Amino acid sequence: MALVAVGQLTSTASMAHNLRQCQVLVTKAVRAGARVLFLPEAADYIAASSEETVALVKPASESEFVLGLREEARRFSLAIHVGVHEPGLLDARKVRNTVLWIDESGDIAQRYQKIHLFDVDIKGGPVLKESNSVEPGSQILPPFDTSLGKVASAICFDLRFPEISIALRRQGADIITFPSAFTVPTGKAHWETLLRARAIETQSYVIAAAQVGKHNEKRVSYGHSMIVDPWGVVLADLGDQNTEPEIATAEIDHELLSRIRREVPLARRTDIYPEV
Ligand SMILES: O=C(O)CNC(=O)[C@H](CS)NC(=O)CCC(=O)C(=O)O
Repeated sequence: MALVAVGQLTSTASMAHNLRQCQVLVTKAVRAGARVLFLPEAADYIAASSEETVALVKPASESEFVLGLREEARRFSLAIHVGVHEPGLLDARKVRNTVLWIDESGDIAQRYQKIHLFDVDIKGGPVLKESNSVEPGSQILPPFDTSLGKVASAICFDLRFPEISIALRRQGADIITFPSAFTVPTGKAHWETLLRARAIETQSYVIAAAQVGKHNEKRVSYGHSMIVDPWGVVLADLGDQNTEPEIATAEIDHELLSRIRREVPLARRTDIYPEV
């Protein structure tokens, strides 16, 4: 068994402020005895416009936010999974929406770049065009070995595309993570259902750290950071509290993973539909 923590915060456009909030989450995770801390999408900053998103970006090697978290990871031998922005690779006027696995030595060991971008225009709800400022990723990151087992990363809106989760499971994932910043209306309608569906259909743990509360005059996030077990049981839910950065923890149980996969084998009929 291994204890993991999800951390919930309200990132603003100030990287220094957001780093301090994440340092509080690190302290709480270490006190709780967690082996890994999962932080939300865009933990480094949430800006009020596409222009500001692009203006604030720094390479990980120069980002006070990333360097600060790497230092925390090393100091406490705590692995940290965190969503950040990085400069575009193909288009310098855009950023990448990435998640980093910072290992117990403080090194960036894995990186995934969000492949599905959130371009929506919901009547009476949010209008967001992520592709204005973000360059989409073009590959799935194969699940990687950690002290928790095989971890797989996807980001926020990727949650709505079951193919990526099914592919990650086929590639060996035990835990699928969705660092997120869900909007309030879509969160209310879909968040828990989607997370539980991904956990049930992949028979894997789903860990989803989420942004919460008001980031600026235009953006509010739903919160409800969750840990779901491979049977679909919600082990932790941080709700919409945002008075201070908060964590929730749960145990990763490999016996439960093997038992569920053994008891209910999901043998796919790839002779009838394509394998993903
Ligand atoms: O803007 C940033 O800097 C960080 N990125 C985000 O917050 C992204 C793009 S706007 N949010 C989502 O994908 C929400 C998805 C969602 O709410 C849903 O699928 O319903």
